[in-house]
Amino acid sequence: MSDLEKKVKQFIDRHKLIQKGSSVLVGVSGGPDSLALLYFLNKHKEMYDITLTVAHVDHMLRGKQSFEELLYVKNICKDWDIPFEGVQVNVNEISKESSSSIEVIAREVRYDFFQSVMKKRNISTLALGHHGDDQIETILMRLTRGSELKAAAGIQVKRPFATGTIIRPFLCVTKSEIEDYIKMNNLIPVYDHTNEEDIYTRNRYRNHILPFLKSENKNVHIHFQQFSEQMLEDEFFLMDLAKKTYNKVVSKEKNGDLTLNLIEFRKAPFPLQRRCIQLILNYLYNGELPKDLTSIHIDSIFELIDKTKPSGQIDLPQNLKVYRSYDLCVFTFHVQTKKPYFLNWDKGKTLELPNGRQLFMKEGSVPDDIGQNIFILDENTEFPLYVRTRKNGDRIRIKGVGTKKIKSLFIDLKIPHNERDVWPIVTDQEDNILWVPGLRKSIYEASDFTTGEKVILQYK
Ligand SMILES: Nc1ncnc2c1ncn2[C@@H]1O[C@H](COP(=O)(O)OP(=O)(O)OP(=O)(O)O)[C@@H](O)[C@H]1O
Repeated sequence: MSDLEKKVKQFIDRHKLIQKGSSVLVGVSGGPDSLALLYFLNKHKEMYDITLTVAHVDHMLRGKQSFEELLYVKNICKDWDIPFEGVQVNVNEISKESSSSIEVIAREVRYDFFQSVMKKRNISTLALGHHGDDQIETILMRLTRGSELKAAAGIQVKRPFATGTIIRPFLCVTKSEIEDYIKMNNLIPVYDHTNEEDIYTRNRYRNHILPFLKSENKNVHIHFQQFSEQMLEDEFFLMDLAKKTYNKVVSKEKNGDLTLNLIEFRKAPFPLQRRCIQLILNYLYNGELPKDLTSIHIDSIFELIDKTKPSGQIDLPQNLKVYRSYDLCVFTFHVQTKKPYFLNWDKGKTLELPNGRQLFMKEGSVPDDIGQNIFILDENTEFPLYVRTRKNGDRIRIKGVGTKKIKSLFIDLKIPHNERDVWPIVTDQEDNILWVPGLRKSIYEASDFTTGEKVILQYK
């Protein structure tokens, strides 16, 4: 075995990358890295007891040349007796209808194709040719651009993909070790010369930063790889804990809003709080954080939570709003209706309220358990009743208390500011407040529940 092969074998064993008896799909562009990887796996297929298939995607970006590459890879597979799956996809065309970059689309197209081949041929493992220099470039690029910790920790050696796993056995070796291996084995890869041009960000790191790092320490890739593996281990561990915290402190409302219980949230250590906010945002943005969401936004969420003032509001990209009110924080895409309303509530009618709740009215016997969500009407009450939003100076007469300002009621019960303007208030025809559904009842509720049928109001 050559030096490279010994290193790669050790790496595969240490990370348990290959299961004996499995089938492996190798993504082969035709370039040196993936060709070397294919050569290595093919040479050792008996040792690993694996069967190989190759997948190649022609992105149709370099005219005839890229199709020739497809044929070239196909031919190698024929010579080496490996099943080949290839596809041509016009990435340029797709990019015209999309806002994503060509690189992003090419990547999506590739992974979709890999997935479809794995499904068709019942293959569980996808092997890709990323190497140690790719790892250094990736980490530095992501740190420089700014990204969440998991991404900044680099390329994963092994990660779930579709119904199987992606493995990257060459992360332990450098580009130049691969080049030596290619020469030693008389392999002839195709070279994509755009890989050398400074127009691509990655190439600038490759051409300018990597030579410097390697001149400082020729084994720099080993240290970046160790750093990546340890960071990812820590990150997965902390994320697991953060998910438990999330389940305790975040509740999902019917309309999709998320409410954060700040009392519980503050009990968690800060690294978990930070990840919990990340989980909230990932959920609300459907796993794709907007490009204009910055660390300044995250800081402002924490400011809102920490602030000594009990309430406030901030705006995040794509109209996501965060409202803080006392010990609750609501993350919502919904525009809060602040318009006052005044509704007639006739006998037997159900009212749909602007806050997404309902008011029901029915006749019957009084239920055993009546809390603040049920109000029993006095027999003398005339219909219709009225349901409206609060007005300045509103007061409710409460048994044993006297009158209380609705404003103080909201404050005492810590009702979030954004909910106060749409909270229903039920009055009689003289505008006496009978009931603030869900919160308090007035002295105007029937005092005797024992005789006959009653009109029962219910807030749901
Ligand atoms: N067009 C493609 N078809 C199939 N697999 C691909 C293709 N492009 C990339 N891959 C796979 O993804 C890996 C990483 O791709 P990336 O673009 O980062 O590297 P690359 O410079 O294309 O590598 P290589 O030297 O193998 O060409 C490759 O090593 C290969 O396994």
